[in-house]
Amino acid sequence: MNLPQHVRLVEVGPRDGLQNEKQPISVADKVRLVDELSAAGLGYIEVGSFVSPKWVPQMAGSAEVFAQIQRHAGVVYGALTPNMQGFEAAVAAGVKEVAVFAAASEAFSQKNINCSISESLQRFVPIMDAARQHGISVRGYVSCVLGCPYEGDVAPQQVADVAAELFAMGCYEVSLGDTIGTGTAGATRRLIEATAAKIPREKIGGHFHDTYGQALANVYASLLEGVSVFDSSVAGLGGCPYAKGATGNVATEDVLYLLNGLGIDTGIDMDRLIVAGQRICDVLGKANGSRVARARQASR
Ligand SMILES: CC(C)(COP(=O)([O-])OP(=O)([O-])OC[C@H]1O[C@@H](n2cnc3c(N)ncnc32)[C@H](O)[C@@H]1OP(=O)([O-])[O-])[C@@H](O)C(=O)NCCC(=O)NCCSC(=O)C[C@@](C)(O)CC(=O)[O-]
Repeated sequence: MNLPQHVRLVEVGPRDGLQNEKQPISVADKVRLVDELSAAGLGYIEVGSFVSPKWVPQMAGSAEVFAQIQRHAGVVYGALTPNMQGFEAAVAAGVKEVAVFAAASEAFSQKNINCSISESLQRFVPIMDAARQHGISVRGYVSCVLGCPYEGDVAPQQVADVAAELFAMGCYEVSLGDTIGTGTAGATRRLIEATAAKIPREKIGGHFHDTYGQALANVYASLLEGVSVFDSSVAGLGGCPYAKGATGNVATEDVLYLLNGLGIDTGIDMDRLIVAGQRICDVLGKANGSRVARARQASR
């Protein structure tokens, strides 16, 4: 077994986890979540999105959240920016790292960001230029890497091509999103192989939604392929507004439990993480989506 020695978790709960919630969530609750996550030892937290409030109303208060969080040295606080308007709003909010997001499926690209894949990549070029001028790092996402809610199967080569374009334009890392959570461990390994033929393996991130209960298996399959960066969402919160029925990301607590069991240290405090996850679930009036959190709570 040839597993990575170090794994980095990208906590997407405050963004991916909350973006699909229909009920209002106060800025104070979002800020508290981010602060509790940084206190638990997460080194990267995706705080919000600078997208159209008509498209994703829940992310409308992202600038206020950025203004109120306690920023800790060494913690990256990221945000999604689909276009220059979003990038400029992010810069005004003091964001130091952004993410651009493309898709491997044309239909999803249209539904999610209202343009084709190639138009989206063109939109990112000025963002990359402006980011360089501001000293802002840019992460890339590709959605629908293991299936599309509108087109069905997606060929690994299609994903690899989009990932390669994002990497070539200057994204320091490309996160591969199984948006609808249909991927399996076998398909994940084939996907990583195809993508690693185009960009360095250590620049690939895994972003697995758990709709079919396969996310943790897909994380493990990716680890076996040498992937060492995973996006996860505390308490398994989330879903995508443009992927009906898709559930949240793999729960951060569950990934941490897996990594701890493999002897891979992340510096994250499980107890504090569970408290953060449960608190936001209480705010939302939702059951906790982390199996580990539920098991720990039941055993107390
Ligand atoms: C990309 C657009 C804006 C195109 O939307 P559009 O309607 O084509 O944009 P437009 O440029 O024609 O502008 C229309 C209106 O939107 C405004 N606008 C334009 N841009 C912005 C902006 N940045 N911030 C705020 N407002 C903006 C603009 O000012 C204008 O306002 P109006 O004049 O009508 O009042 C829209 O489609 C959008 O916001 N989409 C967001 C979709 C989204 O956030 N999806 C969820 C995140 S992706 C995801 O979850 C997947 C991921 C990353 O987690 C990985 C995975 O699991 O696969």
